[in-house]
Amino acid sequence: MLRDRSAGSAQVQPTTPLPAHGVRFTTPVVETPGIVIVSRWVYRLLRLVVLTPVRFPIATALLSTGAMVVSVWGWIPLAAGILLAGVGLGVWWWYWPAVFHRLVVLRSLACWRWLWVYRRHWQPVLVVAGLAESYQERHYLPRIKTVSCTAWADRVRITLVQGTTPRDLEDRVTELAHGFQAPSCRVYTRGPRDVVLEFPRRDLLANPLPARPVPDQVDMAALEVGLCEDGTPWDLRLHGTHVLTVGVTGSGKGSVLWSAIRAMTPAMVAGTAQVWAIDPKRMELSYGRSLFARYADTAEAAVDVLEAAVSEMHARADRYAGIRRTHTPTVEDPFMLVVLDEVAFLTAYHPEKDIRRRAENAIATLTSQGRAVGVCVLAALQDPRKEVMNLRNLFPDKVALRLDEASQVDMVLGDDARERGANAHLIDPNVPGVAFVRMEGSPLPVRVRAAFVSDDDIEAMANEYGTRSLHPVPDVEVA
Ligand SMILES: Nc1ncnc2c1ncn2[C@@H]1O[C@H](COP(=O)(O)OP(=O)(O)OP(=O)(O)O)[C@@H](O)[C@H]1O
Repeated sequence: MLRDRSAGSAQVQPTTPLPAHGVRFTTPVVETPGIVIVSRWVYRLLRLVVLTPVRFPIATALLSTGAMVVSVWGWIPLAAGILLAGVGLGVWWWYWPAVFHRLVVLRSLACWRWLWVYRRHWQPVLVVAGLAESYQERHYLPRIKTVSCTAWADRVRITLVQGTTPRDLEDRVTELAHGFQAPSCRVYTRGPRDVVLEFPRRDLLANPLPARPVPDQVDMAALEVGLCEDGTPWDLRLHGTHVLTVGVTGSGKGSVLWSAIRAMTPAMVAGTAQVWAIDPKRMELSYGRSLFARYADTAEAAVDVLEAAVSEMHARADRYAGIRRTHTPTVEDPFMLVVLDEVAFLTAYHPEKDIRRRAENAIATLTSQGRAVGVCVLAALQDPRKEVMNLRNLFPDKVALRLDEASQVDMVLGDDARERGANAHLIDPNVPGVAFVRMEGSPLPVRVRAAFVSDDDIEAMANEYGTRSLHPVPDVEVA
């Protein structure tokens, strides 16, 4: 055996085929002839010369006229022409500033932003963000069609690469926003492969917003409570829905509650709306106590108020049954807003099981049946986990202020909210009142900031509109 020359070697049958190496076909490397490279450069140059006047007709006309004036008459007429044009623009700006801003300032800015920001950084940002598509060893990027500017944002209209969707961009809005140094990025779909990326140039929500003026007319489906990141008012719907406001301590939940109450004060004075307030902390709502039709600051009283709201809701449902299907606020049947600060105190933290059970039952009944009869629950909560608040899915609308953890974002705003840019866990603690919401009809979360209703504002409201004196009602009617 030891003399066997093959001892110790692998016992391989002579007929066993060797482990097969798959046959790999690779693209042969062919050296590009110099003439092809030169022709390509010449073609690009010609294309630039032909297309520049078409793409930038005004700039081309001005430059060629200037060059012609210099070559025929010299520099002095050119300087005189520039001075004259400057005076003309100044007069235009003085007399028609809005038109001048739109046609001259914003268009010039758009040209500059196209050249300096988007064209220059487009390829690196999109490649690093993972938005470059590869096919047969070539990279394909969405193509910029136009860049335009509004007073607050850049709108970059692009053509998508075939086979990609706007959703691919929506999943990368954070990377795009940081890549182009914008506070955020929103994606709008105009048509097949036709998409607009909107980058705010500055953060309109960086400074605190003073309390919104009390409106003359109240629309319960669109109460102005703050500002959206695009500069439009943030209108909060209360009639026909329920709203859950979630945020860590100090995130500004009070400003959402108070802005909503402030926006509906004329209706409260007219008697077509009532606020029933539950304030376990006795700090948030107690200041404006005289504005509320009902007020409770202890657990027992809070549960009584909630059960009274349930009774009122059932009474209305009995009266409406078979007669009408929707609620219109009237003095007889006012819109009822049940404001619940720190709802977890009643549903999770209270030591008495009976209180927790009764509170949960009442809130579940109100949120599941109250919409059609004009009852809305506006609740505030610090911790959105199921153990603390297992009723959160009964609130159709949610506001995510600053949150503790990334995982809480999807708990509040629904699956994929964080992927679509709702980084509520990254909101700066120095900007209380900033939140993410999902607006009706759009899956994209929008960044908003609630107006800050100060103690002085609340005191002034209470003095001017205190409804308890106008429409006195007993503190609590137990069901
Ligand atoms: N919309 C806002 N704009 C500017 N500052 C705000 C805004 N909202 C709140 N603040 C500031 O942040 C502080 C904390 O706000 P607030 O009490 O509303 O937070 P909260 O989320 O209700 O906290 P807690 O749960 O502890 O009551 C306020 O005293 C105020 O100074």
